[in-house]
Amino acid sequence: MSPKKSRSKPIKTYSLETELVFNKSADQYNSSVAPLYQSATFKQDSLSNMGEYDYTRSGNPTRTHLQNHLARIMRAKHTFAVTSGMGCLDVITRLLKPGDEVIAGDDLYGGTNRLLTYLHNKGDVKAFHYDTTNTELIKSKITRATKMIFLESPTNPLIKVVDVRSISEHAHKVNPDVVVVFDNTMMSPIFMTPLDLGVDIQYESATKYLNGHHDIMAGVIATRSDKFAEQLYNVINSTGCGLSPFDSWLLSRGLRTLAIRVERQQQNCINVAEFLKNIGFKVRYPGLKDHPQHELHNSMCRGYGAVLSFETGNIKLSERIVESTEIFGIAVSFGCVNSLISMPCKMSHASIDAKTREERDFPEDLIRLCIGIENCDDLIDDLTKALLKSGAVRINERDELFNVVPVQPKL
Ligand SMILES: Cc1ncc(COP(=O)(O)O)c(C=O)c1O
Ligand SMILES: N[C@@H](CCSC[C@H](N)C(=O)O)C(=O)O
Repeated sequence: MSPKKSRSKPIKTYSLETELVFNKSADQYNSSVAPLYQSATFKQDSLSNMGEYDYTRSGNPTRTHLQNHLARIMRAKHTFAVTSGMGCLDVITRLLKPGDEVIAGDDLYGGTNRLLTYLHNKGDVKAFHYDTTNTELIKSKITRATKMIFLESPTNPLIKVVDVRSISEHAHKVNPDVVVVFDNTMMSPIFMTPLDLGVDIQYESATKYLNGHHDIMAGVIATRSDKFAEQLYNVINSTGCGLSPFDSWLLSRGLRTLAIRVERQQQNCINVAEFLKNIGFKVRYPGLKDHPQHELHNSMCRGYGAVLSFETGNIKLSERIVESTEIFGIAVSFGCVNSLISMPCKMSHASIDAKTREERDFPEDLIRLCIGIENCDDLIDDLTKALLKSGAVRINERDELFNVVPVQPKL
């Protein structure tokens, strides 16, 4: 007996921490962990009595089990697990018709920007990018011709916060058919429930926090709309981008520790943010009270996540810092249990050309830190050594660290 394909009546919900680990499975042997159905096909009883599953591209019990679990965690009616975060965006943009107008943030993740630019340049859609922190500007640009709006908050890596509630409400007033799409990769369901803020379709790169161990690529799409769910499922089944059984099983495993991981990552990140701020760096992190949208962020989220960025004022200096850490690995991505350091302009956001980056006030010397669950003193020690070795900070006569060139980046 496989996990049920869909639930006909609502089940009792618990707090998120409990939902993550308490997951009833309908396995015939009462296995504690839902089984892995590593099978491409499913035999039918007869031609007149077809089973729930026929072919894994169309559906698989392990994927269904994961999706049912995710729906409860994301407070969604329908969720779909696909092969990557970018796979989610590909599926969602296929709901658009030729020539449709879309509005997007000017600080969306580099890969998101790349796909929207590709569709725009091919003439499939007309994509307009604006600073989504300017709520009034965004509102003034939404018209009845706007078919989709792409938002991300806090943005990766400039940590700009978007007023999701206000933009969604206004957009639906101007055009009841507009689809507001939100990328929740940075917050995860632990810190944000975008569907409660008026968003129509939410997606996340599950490669990041949801899985948390950097051993799979995955993406999750969530919605409360039956109409969108039907369309999304049709695209996923038609294109074959549903998550494989084994990756679904691994994602289910990672998901159980989501709360405990991100809470520890966040606490470490707060400590690191304060450490960098105290030695004179201007740090971009929504948990710092001097973040210009700290209050707006608090009004939408239950936490701050574990990604911060800061500038040094000098590209070469930033390069030396990045190359001097030991515990912080030089790698793209975030949300993993181990800490990473990167320069977005050379790595995760290199697909945005230099001219566009400059137009969008994207500092070339920006360093991004993605904090893991290690001992925080070790992390701060590693950073201290890297900052000293690179010449970014010195020690004064009172034995305190100080930033040699304090910078005041534009936020
Ligand atoms: C905010 C954000 N959204 C989406 C993606 C895409 O996810 P994936 O790498 O799983 O395709 C990424 C990173 O890759 C990201 O940082
Ligand atoms: N070479 C990749 C870069 C992936 S960036 C991954 C992640 N979203 C991050 O922000 O670090 C590409 O071209 O997509």
